[in-house]
Amino acid sequence: MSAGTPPVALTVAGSDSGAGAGIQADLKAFAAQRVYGTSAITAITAQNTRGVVDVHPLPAAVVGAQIDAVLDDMPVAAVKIGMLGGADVAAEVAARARDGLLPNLVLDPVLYATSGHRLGALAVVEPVLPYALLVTPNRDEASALTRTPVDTVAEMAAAARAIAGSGARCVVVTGGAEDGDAVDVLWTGDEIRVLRSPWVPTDNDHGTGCTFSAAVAARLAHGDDLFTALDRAKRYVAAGLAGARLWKVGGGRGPLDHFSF
Ligand SMILES: Nc1ncnc2c1ncn2[C@@H]1O[C@H](COP(=O)(O)OP(=O)(O)OP(=O)(O)O)[C@@H](O)[C@H]1O
Ligand SMILES: Cc1ncc(COP(=O)(O)O)c(N)n1
Repeated sequence: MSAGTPPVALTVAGSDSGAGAGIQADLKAFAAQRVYGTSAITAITAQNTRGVVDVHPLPAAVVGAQIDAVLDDMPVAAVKIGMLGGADVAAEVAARARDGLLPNLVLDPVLYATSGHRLGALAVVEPVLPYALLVTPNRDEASALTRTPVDTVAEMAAAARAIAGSGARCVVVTGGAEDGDAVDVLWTGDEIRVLRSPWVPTDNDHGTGCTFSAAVAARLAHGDDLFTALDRAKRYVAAGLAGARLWKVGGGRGPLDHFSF
């Protein structure tokens, strides 16, 4: 690679027409981290800040072809997986992960949009878990994956550990709130670590999970160790939330500012 060429990351995720979440959020997060972002789109969603109107999954072979076109030509250093769509798409992705083609794999096990619309299913996400370096469920997704309630920090820790039992190396359960802090709980494979940052009071939080997992993948592409990548991604999301606190993009839960440093 010649001097100045940024590292390359790949996102495998759904398109959000409102551009707060999904592929659009991931590419903005990659760009903000000075990573060259590539994408394989799994589904087209019609959505805005108020919710999801329609979902059109793409054929698994088309998703596979996008991934292969990128991998055949570019030195992908990290991969983020978001909304997968159907089980056939998950199988395409899992096959490439099994062949060692998807390095530094960060899996955001998307099941529902914030608005409540179903975007995924356990049967779709679970086959990919064993190949992930890091899984980033929010509390609801962690609850679905473990079939137990996940509300408190202690429950987040237990869930992170339990999800690692299904094969992922590390798990961070996001979305806790305690003592004025936004709290995430990481299982490193050896121990629990609690990550904290000041809670940003805002209604503009559409796409925080997508942005967080994409930023972690971007930092891994730069060569950060996992803990440093998580710490930087968390601070990046917090800055984006603070930067867009007063934005009025649409009538619902607006996006964060991906370029607020
Ligand atoms: N209001 C907030 N202030 C500070 N940090 C926040 C806030 N909301 C979320 N975060 C952080 O954003 C990151 C993503 O977590 P979150 O649980 O919100 O993801 P998510 O629910 O999957 O998001 P989404 O489904 O909206 O994309 C975590 O590091 C979390 O602590
Ligand atoms: C294409 C796509 N992927 C993921 C999400 C989850 O993000 P959120 O929970 O913020 O709605 C989404 N809404 N759309």
